[in-house]
Amino acid sequence: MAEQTVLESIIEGVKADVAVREAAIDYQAIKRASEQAAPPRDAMAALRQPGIGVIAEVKRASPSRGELADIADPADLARIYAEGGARIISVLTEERRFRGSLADLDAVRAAVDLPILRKDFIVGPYQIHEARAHGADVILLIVAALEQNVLEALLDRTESLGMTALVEAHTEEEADRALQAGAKVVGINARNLKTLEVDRDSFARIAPGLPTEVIKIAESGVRGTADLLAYAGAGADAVLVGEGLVTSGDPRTALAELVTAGTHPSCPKPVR
Ligand SMILES: O=P(O)(O)OC[C@@H](O)[C@@H](O)c1c[nH]c2ccccc12
Repeated sequence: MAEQTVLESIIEGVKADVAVREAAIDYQAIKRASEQAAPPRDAMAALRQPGIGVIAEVKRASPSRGELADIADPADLARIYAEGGARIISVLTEERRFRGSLADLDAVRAAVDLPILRKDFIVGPYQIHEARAHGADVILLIVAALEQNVLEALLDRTESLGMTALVEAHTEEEADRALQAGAKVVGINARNLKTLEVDRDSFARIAPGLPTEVIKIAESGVRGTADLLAYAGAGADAVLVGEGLVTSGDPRTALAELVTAGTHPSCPKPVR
C-alpha cells in the first residue's frame, strides 16, 4: 500500500474523533442544536471592508512545527485579536495534531462578537452542524480532502445554514474545483497539507486566475508586514495568520503591525 500523506493521517484521526462525538450527540440532535443557535454573523461583509483584512488564528500546535504556544486562555487571545482589528477569528478545533477543541471555540465565541472560522478537517455534514451549534460563522472546506460531489454537498449545506465556506486550495487544479463547486471565498494555502512544505509563491501563481468577484484569502506563512504586502500585491483580500501571531510573544503588537499595513493607503488593493 502507498504511504499515507500527512493529510490522510490527520483525516483518519478526525473521523475517529467525530464518531466518538456522534455517539454522544447524534446527528439529529446536533442538527437541532445548529438550528437553535443564534444567527450567523456576516463574514462576507467583514471580508469586503476596505483594506487587506487579517484573519487571526488561535493555534497551539501544528504537525509541521509541533508546539507553538500554550494559549492557556483562548478567550483572552481572541479579545486581543478583536481589539487589534482582526476581521475574523480562526479557531483550530482539531485535537490530535493542532491541540484545539470545541471548548476553545466555545470560549472564543463567548468572548468576541466577530465572525468566527471553525478551522478543522471537515469530512461530513455532522461537523458543519456542530460548528454552527457552537457559534461558528465560517467553516473551512479543504479541496484536497474531499471528493468533488462531497465538496459540493458540504458547500451547499454550509450556505443553507447561512454560514460562509472558506474553500481551500493549494494548486490551480484544486482552485478550479473550488470554483466548480461554487465557492465564493477561496483560500490559497501556501502549505501543502500532504507534505507540509510551504510555497509562498502559490498565491501569486493561482490568485490572478480567479474571478474578480471571488474573495481571495492568502493562508499560511505570513511572518510580518512584508509578507502581507506581497500577498496584497498579488490580489489578496485578506491573510490568515497563525504562527506569526502566537509565537511573537506579543500578539497585540504583531497584529497591530499587520492591520496597520493592511489598511494603509499605500497598501495594494484587490481589483473589483
Ligand atoms: O500558522 P500559519 O503559517 O500562519 O498558518 C495559518 C493557517 O493558514 C494554517 O493554520 C492553515 C491553513 N489551512 C489549514 C488547514 C488545516 C489546518 C491548518 C491550516
